[in-house]
Amino acid sequence: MLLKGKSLIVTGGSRGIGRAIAVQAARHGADVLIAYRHESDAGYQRGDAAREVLAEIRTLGRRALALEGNVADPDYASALVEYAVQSFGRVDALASNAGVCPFHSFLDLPPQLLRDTVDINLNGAFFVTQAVARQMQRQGQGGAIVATSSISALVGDAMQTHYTPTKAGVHSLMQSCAIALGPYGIRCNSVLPGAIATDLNRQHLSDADQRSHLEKRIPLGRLGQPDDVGDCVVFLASDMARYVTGAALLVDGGMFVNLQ
Ligand SMILES: NC(=O)C1=CN([C@@H]2O[C@H](COP(=O)(O)OP(=O)(O)OC[C@H]3O[C@@H](n4cnc5c(N)ncnc54)[C@H](O)[C@@H]3O)[C@@H](O)[C@H]2O)C=CC1
Ligand SMILES: C[C@H](O)[C@@H]1OC(=O)[C@H](O)[C@@H]1O
Repeated sequence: MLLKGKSLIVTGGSRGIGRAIAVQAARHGADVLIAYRHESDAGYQRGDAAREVLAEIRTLGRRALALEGNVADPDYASALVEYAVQSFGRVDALASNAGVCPFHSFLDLPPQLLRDTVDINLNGAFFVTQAVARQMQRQGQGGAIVATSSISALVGDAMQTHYTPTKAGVHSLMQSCAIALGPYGIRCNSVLPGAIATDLNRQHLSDADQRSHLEKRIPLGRLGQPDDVGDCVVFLASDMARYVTGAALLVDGGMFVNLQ
């Protein structure tokens, strides 16, 4: 097991990629605190999505906790760390994964949508990374931080002009934090998922032509599944990646390189 005895905070852990990160980490021996936001768990009764994840983790014999809130609030980031330390005694790893991607055209994009997307995807990643890094420094035993950036850090999309800059920013945050935190033995890396079938893009991918267009661009011939990303995050959080920091790991089935 790659994370035996470790404690992990996963933001956006109630659904999609974050759920996969949380469950795969538990499968590898970690105790997990998931952060989630009810407002973003559309279609679920308050807390139901998170409760499903906690139940799944507990069947694996690991401890599992959840705390609802908004990563864009720095006080919530501190509360997550306090809860994890209170319950698990320490924080060994962070998967900074929470994010939103409401597709919208550029010319009529309202300022508040841009502000909200930046606040959650970039500022939220900053606040949680900073709060966890402070705790890791206090612990004096290093740690691992993995942010969910995106292939959108490298390429654009007409309906994501408010979103792609936040994903580029998340990876850049990891690069700078890798330098700032290296002296404390804290590693910071990004995963860059391609098109992963989750609630985030369920509507977008319900268009058969759009889905077929994407699948044709993927050499492995299929959309990604959340576990495809979860396993890569477990690797980067584990000692298998002990000499990896400031890196970006594309998890896209080959989509990015398939341009000719
Ligand atoms: N699905 C995809 O194709 C791709 C997704 N990503 C990134 O992966 C991450 C996860 O995306 P998905 O699992 O697809 O999304 P999702 O919509 O399935 O799940 C999002 C999770 O984030 C949480 N969340 C949303 N806003 C929050 C906030 N303000 N505070 C706390 N928690 C919040 C939700 O409660 C939920 O647990 C995002 O950062 C997204 O940008 C990157 C590349 C591709
Ligand atoms: C939600 C989108 O389908 C997904 O999110 C990303 O970051 C990828 O670039 C895809 O556009």
